[in-house]
Amino acid sequence: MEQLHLPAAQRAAGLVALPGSKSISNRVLLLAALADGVTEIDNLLESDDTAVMLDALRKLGIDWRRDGNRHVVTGGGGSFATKRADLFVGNAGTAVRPLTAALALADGEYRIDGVARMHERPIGDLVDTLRQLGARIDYRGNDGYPPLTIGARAANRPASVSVRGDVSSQFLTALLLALPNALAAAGETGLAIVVEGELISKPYVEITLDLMQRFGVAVQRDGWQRFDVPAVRYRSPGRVLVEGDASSASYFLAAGAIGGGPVRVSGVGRASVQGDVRFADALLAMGAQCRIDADAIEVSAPSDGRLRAIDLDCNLIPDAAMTLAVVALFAQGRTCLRNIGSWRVKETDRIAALATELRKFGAAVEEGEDWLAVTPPAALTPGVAVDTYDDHRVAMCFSLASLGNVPVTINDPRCVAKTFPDYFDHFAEIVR
Ligand SMILES: O=C(O)C1=C[C@@H](OP(=O)(O)O)[C@@H](O)[C@H](O)C1
Ligand SMILES: C=C(OP(=O)(O)O)C(=O)O
Repeated sequence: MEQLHLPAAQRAAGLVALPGSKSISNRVLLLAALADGVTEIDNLLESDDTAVMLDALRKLGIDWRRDGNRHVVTGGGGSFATKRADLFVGNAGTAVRPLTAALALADGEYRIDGVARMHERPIGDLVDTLRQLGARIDYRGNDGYPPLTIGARAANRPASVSVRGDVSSQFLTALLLALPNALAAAGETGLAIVVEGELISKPYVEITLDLMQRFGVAVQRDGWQRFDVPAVRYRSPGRVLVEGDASSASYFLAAGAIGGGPVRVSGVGRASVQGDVRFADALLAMGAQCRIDADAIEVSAPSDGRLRAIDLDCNLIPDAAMTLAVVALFAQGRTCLRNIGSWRVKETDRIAALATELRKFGAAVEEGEDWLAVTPPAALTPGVAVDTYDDHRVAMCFSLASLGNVPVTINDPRCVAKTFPDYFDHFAEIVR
């Protein structure tokens, strides 16, 4: 097993230019593939999750090429040239769910699979909705989970469909992304999507709607309950600049709050479409000093040097909230992160993983079905080897523990390649 030994550190300060947002990158790639016209994409994230999307699109007959730092995608004009393909999407939720919807509403024969953990990440609610639309989808392993076989869609024209929103927002996102073109291609009229249950991770649906709009499709909606999707073909906006990744920003901003700062990240700011920029509000509530500029965020430690524990509903920031669990090691009192049930079905069971690893540092940890509470020890245990469960965020957030002036070992550090392959290089540049 590969290990990365992080030296004990006490200070963090510096500037980090963020890589592109994963959520925006994979949405823009699919939209560009579905659209009429050529899309030039700047600052696309280069990581495992985007590599599997690019690879899938190429297998589906979409022409794309790199031109320096730019990716140029020639849209398929609403259909995929390749009618039979076997796709492998690693552990990328932003690839498996939207691609399943797009392919299930197309007219070919496809197979889609991923890594072993993907076989435990739910997709049944999305498949149920696609079946309401006439999709032919079979489970090749366990019901409700990838791998899937997808056949050509049978004619079926309901005026509305329902989808569950309380397991993953990616099911709604997948339908929203795939439907406009599919409805237009089949000569159908618009369709209403009704959300059943309380929609989680809402800001990610905002990202979806914002990007659809940029590709010429406006969805009317009634709160978070009903979305009216028109039958319209996507049009390329020509050029798209991908914002920096707000979830990736969280590790550096937290380092600024723990290690003095200032730490400044560039590429996201006030105008960001990503919900995870609200991570800065959580640090503010813990006493940190934050400045949000148009295209950058800067964080320093509290003026008295003491971070305070918080009790926070984290449903709107599910990814960045993991970082708070490690910041809690440096805050006075008991930090409670609530409404995070979706953590259990992500890259790993993140509530269980964080509880286990935080305890190695001496923290008192309580966990419930959808919450986690952390009370720090008087002093962090030195020399902990953190297991990472093939979860990029577990690896990244525990790097922060080294700022407690303790050496930390990260087991299997390369799992960060899912969204941030050179994360540890950037981290080393800002800590000392
Ligand atoms: O749509 C997206 O880009 C994402 C939605 C969220 O998932 P859930 O909706 O499953 O919480 C988030 O955790 C994931 O990293 C990216
Ligand atoms: C949950 C995550 O990823 P995915 O897009 O695979 O759901 C994540 O990046 O934290």
